[in-house]
Amino acid sequence: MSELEVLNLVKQSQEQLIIDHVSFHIADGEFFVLLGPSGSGKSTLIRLLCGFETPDAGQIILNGQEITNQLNHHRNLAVVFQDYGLFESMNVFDNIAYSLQNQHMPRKEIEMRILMASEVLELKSLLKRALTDLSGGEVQRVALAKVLVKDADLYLFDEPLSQLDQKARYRIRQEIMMIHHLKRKPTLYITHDQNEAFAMADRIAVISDGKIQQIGTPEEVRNRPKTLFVAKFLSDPPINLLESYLQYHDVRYHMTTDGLQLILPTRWTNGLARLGPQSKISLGLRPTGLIPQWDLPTLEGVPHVRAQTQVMAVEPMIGRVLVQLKLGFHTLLTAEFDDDHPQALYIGAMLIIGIKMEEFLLFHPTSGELLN
Ligand SMILES: Nc1ncnc2c1ncn2[C@@H]1O[C@H](COP(=O)(O)OP(=O)(O)OP(=O)(O)O)[C@@H](O)[C@H]1O
Repeated sequence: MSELEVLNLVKQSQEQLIIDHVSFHIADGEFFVLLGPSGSGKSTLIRLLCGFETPDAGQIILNGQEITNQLNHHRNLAVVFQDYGLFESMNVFDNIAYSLQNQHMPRKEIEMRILMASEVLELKSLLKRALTDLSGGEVQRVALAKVLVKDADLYLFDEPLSQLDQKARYRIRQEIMMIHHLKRKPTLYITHDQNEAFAMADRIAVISDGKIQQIGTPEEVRNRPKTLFVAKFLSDPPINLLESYLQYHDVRYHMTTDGLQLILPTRWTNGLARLGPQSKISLGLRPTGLIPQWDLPTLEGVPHVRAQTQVMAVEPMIGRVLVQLKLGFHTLLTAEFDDDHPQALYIGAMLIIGIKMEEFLLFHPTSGELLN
C-alpha cells in the first residue's frame, strides 16, 4: 500500500506565493492529474515532491512517513520530466539502467527488467542506439522504460507529452496508462491539456496561481465547476458568459438577461441568498449545453427553458458545427451542435434553442464562486 498526502504546502519567491497552501491526497493505485495553465505552479510542485526544492511551510507524507525535507535520493520515486531527464552521452540501455545501478541492483536483475520493459515498450531493437539517433516518440518511450523498471512508491509525470505530435501523444498516453495499471501505485500526472486530463484521470485537481481551485472526478469538475476560473479553463469552445440581473420577490429568485427571463428553482435560493434581494450575477452557459430545435423532443420531462435566437455565423468542424447565435438585442452565444442539420443552419436563420436548468451556472459577480 502506498499513498501520498500533501498538507498545506507553501512555496514563496521574493515576489509571489508560487504554491499557496496546497493540500491533496493520492490513494494507492489512483491516477491523479494536476491540471493548470502555464505558470500556475505545476512544475514547482513536482520539484517539491522530488526534493529538489524545500517548501516554506506544509508537509509531504508518503506512506505515512514525513518526507518534506528528505533528500531526493532518499525518496523512492519514479519521475518523467518535461525534458525527459535522460543522458545524451549514454545509449538507450545505459539510460534505462542508470537508476537501478545507483541502487546497486545485481546486473542480472537489471538486464531482466530492461528486457521486460523494452518488450512492453517496443524498444528491444533500440537498446544499443545513441539517444541522439532516436525520434521524439522513441526518446519518450526510453523515459517511460526508466519508470517501468523501477519499483517506486510514487510515480510523477511532468507534462510528458508536450514535445510530441498528436499520433505519438496518443500512443504514449496508452503506454503511461499501461504502466500505471501494472504498478498500481499513487500517480501524479501534470498537464495544461484538459483533454489529456479527462482521458486519463481518476481525479483532477485544477490549479491556478499556485492555488487549488477544485478537486474532483472528471465528471464533477466538468459538470459542477466550483469557480468561474474552472468553468472557463475546462470549456472548449469557451463558455458563454452573460451579465445577468437577479431579483428576489414572491419568495423566488428571478433572473433577467438580454433575451431570457426565468424563475429560478427554489433549491438554488440558499446559495443565491448571499447576494441579497437584487444583484448582478454572471451566468455561464457551455456551448455544448445549448440544444437546437430539432433535438427539443429530447428535453421532454426535463426542466428547461427555450429561447428564440438568430444564426449569425456557422463554422463546420469534423462531425460537429460551431454556431454563433444572437440572443435578445445584443448577446452573442456560441453553440456546438452535431452537424446533422446543415440545411437549418444558414446565416439569418431563426432557431429556437433549449437549455436544461442544470446547465445554468450562476457565478458570484466578483469572487467567481459557483452559487447554484
Ligand atoms: N525559482 C523561482 N523564483 C521565482 N519565481 C519562480 C521560481 N520558479 C518558478 N517561479 C514562478 O512561479 C510560477 C509558477 O512556475 P511553474 O514553473 O511552477 O509553473 P508551471 O505551471 O509548471 O508552468 P509551465 O506549464 O509553463 O511549466 C511562475 O510565475 C514562475 O515564474
